[in-house]
Amino acid sequence: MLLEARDITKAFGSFKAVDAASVTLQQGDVLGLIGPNGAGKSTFFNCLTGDLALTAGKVFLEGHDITNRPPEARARLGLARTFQVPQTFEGMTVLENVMIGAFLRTSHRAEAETKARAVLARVGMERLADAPARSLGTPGRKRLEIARALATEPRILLLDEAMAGLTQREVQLAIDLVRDIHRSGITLVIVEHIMEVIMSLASRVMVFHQGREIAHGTPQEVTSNPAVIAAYLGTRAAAKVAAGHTPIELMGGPAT
Ligand SMILES: Nc1ncnc2c1ncn2[C@@H]1O[C@H](COP(=O)(O)OP(=O)(O)OP(=O)(O)O)[C@@H](O)[C@H]1O
Repeated sequence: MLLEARDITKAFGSFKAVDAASVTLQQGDVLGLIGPNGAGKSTFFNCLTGDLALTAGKVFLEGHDITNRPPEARARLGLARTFQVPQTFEGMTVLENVMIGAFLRTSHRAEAETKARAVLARVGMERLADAPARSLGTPGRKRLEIARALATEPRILLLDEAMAGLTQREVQLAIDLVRDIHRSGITLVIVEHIMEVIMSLASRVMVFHQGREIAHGTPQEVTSNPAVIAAYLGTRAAAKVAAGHTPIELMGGPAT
């Protein structure tokens, strides 16, 4: 087993944003984390990356307890992440931004540059290498965020709403990129509101509601689960599903 989160609880004061959630990740998985706004997805995700300290529970990477390891140490062990709001260094070029990721594995500037250029080619941004990061729009920033994470040479990549704010066409291109990344052998965890992304990419989906896991299964299984539909849309919509509407259509995904 590559990654295991066991009984993760994260409380803010007396409020449990995540309440005893567990998940396992095998090499090659694409795990989708979904749920309505405020369900606890980002909090759970940040517990996996080490950006939040747990109230209770444990995180294991290949059987080693990493619960108390900071994000940098986890990155060195092969766990990389992107941020919902891209953490771009505005005053630097695109290439320099990606080199920051590469410097995790090397202290030599020339080697970091070579690696960063290779990653930029891989994500289709080589022509933008010398552009200032501040000149990028949303799709470019989201892609740059992925490039910087790839430059750390991860085994697991955690994507936090990497496609939010993109047009339909840009989402398609981003799905292609993520599929490529997966094919290269990287295991993925994806937090995403766009159901099309989850349906296209995830092999397994974990559904959060009010800090708890309410369903787990294939995309098809969870999106036709009445508890999931009710959590997203309320019981009235769940009744519509029962009356024959397709659940994905009701969740805002592609009409099937
Ligand atoms: N630092 C914090 N302090 C207090 N409460 C917080 C904090 N971070 C998150 N919460 C609360 O925890 C709950 C879960 O938030 P979280 O951001 O994990 O949900 P989410 O499923 O990612 O939602 P969204 O899809 O809107 O990003 C929410 O009620 C949120 O207000």
